[in-house]
Amino acid sequence: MTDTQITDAADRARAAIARHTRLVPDFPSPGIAFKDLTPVLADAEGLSAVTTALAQAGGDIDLVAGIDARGFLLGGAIALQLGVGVLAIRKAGKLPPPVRSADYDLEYGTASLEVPADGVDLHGRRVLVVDDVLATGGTLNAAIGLLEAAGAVVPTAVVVMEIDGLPGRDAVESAHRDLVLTSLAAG
Ligand SMILES: O=P(O)(O)OC[C@H]1O[C@H](OP(=O)(O)OP(=O)(O)O)[C@H](O)[C@@H]1O
Ligand SMILES: Nc1ncnc2[nH]cnc12
Repeated sequence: MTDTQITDAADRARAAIARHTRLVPDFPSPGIAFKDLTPVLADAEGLSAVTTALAQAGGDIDLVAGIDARGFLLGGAIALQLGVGVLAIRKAGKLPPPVRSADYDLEYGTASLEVPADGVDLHGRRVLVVDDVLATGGTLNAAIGLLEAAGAVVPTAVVVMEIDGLPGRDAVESAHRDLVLTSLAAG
């Protein structure tokens, strides 16, 4: 992969994000400016450019973990590009037991994420964590914490967009000082 190709994918991704992201005021609660990336991923060029650019930022990993729910769409496509498997980090109550759980706060409430505690050996695995949006960082920190508690190493995390004016990047980088966090756009 040449530098020109890397720049090309990130540039194409940023163009698709700028063109297709939908701003939804007061969703899911009053005062929240929701950045809906659904149309970006529904666009063939958008999906291709975004997942290629995120895969290029993934680094030396052997598993991709996508966060419920749009992280699943991204994670599968990125894992295929990198030639590794994919793990779904799910909202509470969806995975069969046994599970590891973590409660967390996000911009508009609280939630809980889970990973399997059996069936997938995470010990020593190098995992790339993927999500669509970084806002407060609560979701990403919970996901990374679950993987690390299971013995995994998380050298890299990637998101499509970080929300301006919220402390997501600081929250993640201060909690995980060696982690490289890449976002394709801010808005
Ligand atoms: O940085 P944070 O403040 O934690 O917010 C980011 C999270 O919020 C959204 O998910 P949401 O929990 O709304 O779930 P969804 O994927 O089901 O829409 C988004 O997809 C991220 O996962
Ligand atoms: N403002 C926002 N837009 C989209 N997803 C989000 N997740 C948390 N905050 C969000």
